[in-house]
Parts: sequence; C-alpha cells; structure tokens
Amino acid sequence: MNDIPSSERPLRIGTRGSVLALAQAQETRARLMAAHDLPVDAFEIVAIKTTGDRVTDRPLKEIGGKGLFTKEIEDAMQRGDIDIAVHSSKDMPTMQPEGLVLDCFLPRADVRDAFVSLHYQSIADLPQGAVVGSSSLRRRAQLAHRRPDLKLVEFRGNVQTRLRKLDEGVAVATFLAMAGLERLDMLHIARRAIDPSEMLPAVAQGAIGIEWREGDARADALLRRINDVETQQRVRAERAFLARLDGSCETPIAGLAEVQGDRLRLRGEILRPDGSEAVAGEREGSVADGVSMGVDLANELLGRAGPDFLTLA
Ligand SMILES: NCc1[nH]cc(CCC(=O)O)c1CC(=O)O
Repeated sequence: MNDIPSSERPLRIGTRGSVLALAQAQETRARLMAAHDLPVDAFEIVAIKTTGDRVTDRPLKEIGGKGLFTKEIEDAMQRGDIDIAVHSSKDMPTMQPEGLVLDCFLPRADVRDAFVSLHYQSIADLPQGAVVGSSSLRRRAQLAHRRPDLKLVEFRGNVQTRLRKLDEGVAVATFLAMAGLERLDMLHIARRAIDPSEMLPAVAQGAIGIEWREGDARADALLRRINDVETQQRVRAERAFLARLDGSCETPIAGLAEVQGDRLRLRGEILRPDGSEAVAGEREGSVADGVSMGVDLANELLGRAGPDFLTLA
C-alpha cells in the first residue's frame, strides 16, 4: 500500500517538449514510481510549448528573459490541466506565481559547464581573437573577463544546432551545462568540465526542480519522498542570493552552494555584461543559515559593486 490520496486519474506531469525537458520529466516519473511503488500509467507526461520554444531566432533577453519557458506551463497548472511541473531550476524566476511552489528537487547532477570544441582543449588553449559562441550572458561575461581578446557570437538552439554551427566554423568553441549533456547521453562532446573556481556555474545549474499547487495534498505526498534534502538546501541558498540581486536575464550572475555535513559554503559572482568588471565573494556557515547567507552575500557584492553595476551595460 502507499500513502497517496486515492484518485481515479493519473498525475499529470507538465514539461516543455524539448528532448532535455522530456528526459527530465521521465526521470521524475521514474523516481515517483520507485518511491511509491506505482505503475507507469499512474502518471501522464504532458508536453507544453512555451514562448521560448517558439521563438528561436532572437536572443532570449530580447523576447523577455526568464519566465519565457515557464509561463504557459504555470498557467496550465493554475487551470488544473496539469498537476506538477518539471523544470531546469536554473531557468526559473526566483518568485513563483500566486499559489504555486517550487521546492522539490531531485539529486543534483554535475553543476559544471562543459567546454565544447572540435579543435581546442580548454579556454586557455584558445588562440588570440578566437570566436566563441554563447547566448548565456553569464558565460559571455565570464569569458570576456578572463579573455578580453576573444570574439563572442550569439549561439542559440539545441545541442545539435550548436554542434552544427561549430562544424560550419561559425565559432571554434562553445559552452554547455554538463548536466544537460549527461541527460542527453552526450557527455562525449565535452572536451572538459570547467572547474567552478574557473567558471562559477549558474544558480541552480544541474538541479531538476518540481513545482506544484500549494495545498495540493496528493502532489505534496508524492513529491515529499523524492525531494533530495541536500540539493534543496543548496538551491534555496543560491536562489536567495539570486533573488536579492533581483537577477534578470540582463545581469550576469553566478552562484554555487556546496554542503559538507552540516556546513554550507556559498560562492557568488556578479559581472558587468562586457566582462570589464567582476565582483566575487563567499560565505561559509551552518546549513540551516543557507538562505540568510545567500541574502548576506548578495548584499556584500552589491555594496562592493556600487549602485550602477547591475544597470549599466
Ligand atoms: N539555459 C538552458 C538550460 N537550462 C538547463 C540546462 C542544462 C541542465 C541543467 O542545468 O539542469 C540548459 C542547457 C545549458 O545551459 O547548456
């Protein structure tokens, strides 16, 4: 027997329709089945097309930034068309719409960025003036900060599209999240995983997050058992850091929390979009204080950066 409030209909799991998103929804379903000894038909995966999926020819920041990949999914959940939603936590705004909660996290995958190139082994290996493709403000700023000589070009689209662009010589290198490559079974295209001390990842990178309607007893009972507490502690601290910075897609921000026993170490970084300046810091303390450490570190960085830092390009 399981402890799930009985219901005739399957639990509907909303997700984007991309290959990566579907893989994440399937992983969530597999964990729910195992944790509650439920059959596969107790769940239904519902793919939802979002604005971000529809518009692929413009940089994300031009069409509205974060939330572009979530609004349609959250609307469906508020209408009751789906019961839970599976997301890449790093793409999620820090605030959820009224009545929705994002606080269940699967065990975190590799948090690092991958360096992807047909010819070069690492950032340091790139020749003077080389062209690098990335649409991530954070990665662009971090790269420009370290290697002001490199040229950056926009690089949107799925992994296949980006690899084709490398093949065509549009750029000689790009970056992708190790977690995404792993879930797509494409780790072999990573030349190397970049250590966080060299390139601090995005807040919540590698963490699959699940959102549900506040007060939904069935979702609550189901999700409680698949939540990974350590990932939750890390992501809560990182997202508190991000929230205090009012992180939008226009601001390059990086953050990573790590837990050892009952200690949490949080590193954070903000940059000017052109990479001309970076301000970084860290906190260490009790896991229980992760959220306040996030806010505190953000305040420190804001103070050191000065009032214009996040608004001037
Ligand atoms: N911004 C797109 C996105 N959102 C989540 C991932 C990877 C999976 C993850 O970090 O959980 C990616 C691809 C990438 O950055 O290469």
